[in-house]
Amino acid sequence: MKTFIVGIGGVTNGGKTTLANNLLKMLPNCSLISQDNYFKPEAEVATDERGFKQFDVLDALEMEAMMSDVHSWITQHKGTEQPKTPQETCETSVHFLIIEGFLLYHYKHLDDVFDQRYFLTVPYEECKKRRSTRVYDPPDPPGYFDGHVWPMYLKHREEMDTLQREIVFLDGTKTEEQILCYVYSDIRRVAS
Ligand SMILES: Nc1ncnc2c1ncn2[C@@H]1O[C@H](COP(=O)(O)OP(=O)(O)OP(=O)(O)O)[C@@H](O)[C@H]1O
Ligand SMILES: NC(=O)c1ccc[n+]([C@@H]2O[C@H](CO)[C@@H](O)[C@H]2O)c1
Repeated sequence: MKTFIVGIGGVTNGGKTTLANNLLKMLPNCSLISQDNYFKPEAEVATDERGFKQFDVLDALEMEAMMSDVHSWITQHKGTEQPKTPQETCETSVHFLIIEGFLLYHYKHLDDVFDQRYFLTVPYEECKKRRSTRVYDPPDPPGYFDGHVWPMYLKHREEMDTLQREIVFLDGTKTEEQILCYVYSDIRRVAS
């Protein structure tokens, strides 16, 4: 079976999980790995001099565990290529994996894994507004967005400009349906 691995990166509250879940419903033979499931326990996450837990850096994540799950998926789905009948479309012949998260493209072991990379952005005001309605565990303390989350995003975003990989940027202020429609047809085109 052919595999096709899609990265859905982006700013916090850019709509990554929403897009990934929508794609999961539409793409046949599709699995999902979410980086948010690999946060270290709070006690193991560093704290800065202001008392802010440093959640928005790679060090806060169990990336080895995530890579191990990615490699298990690859091992399970590679090497089982079947001869295709003429009527078989991309839908029946490809196994998709979506990897969704806010720090996907800075982790060098994931570099070679992606067949296609997307990155959702939303402007500062919209991001802050969306984030203020969310409750994480632990919840954001006062000043956390401006003091940690957004500065870390800007830093990572700047570093991304130096990466030698093609990344398709998506405007996260478009409607859920518009984003899904664009990405779905783009994946179908590239994967076929
Ligand atoms: N296209 C959209 N337009 C408007 N609001 C959206 C859109 N997509 C998602 N949202 C809303 O924005 C918020 C964040 O969405 P979502 O959880 O998908 O983002 P995320 O990037 O996965 O966030 P996280 O930082 O937690 O990883 C949710 O309240 C969701 O309903
Ligand atoms: N999932 C978690 O354990 C957790 C805890 C605290 C904060 N976060 C936030 O999740 C976002 C990425 O999706 C980051 O901006 C973290 O601040 C997650």
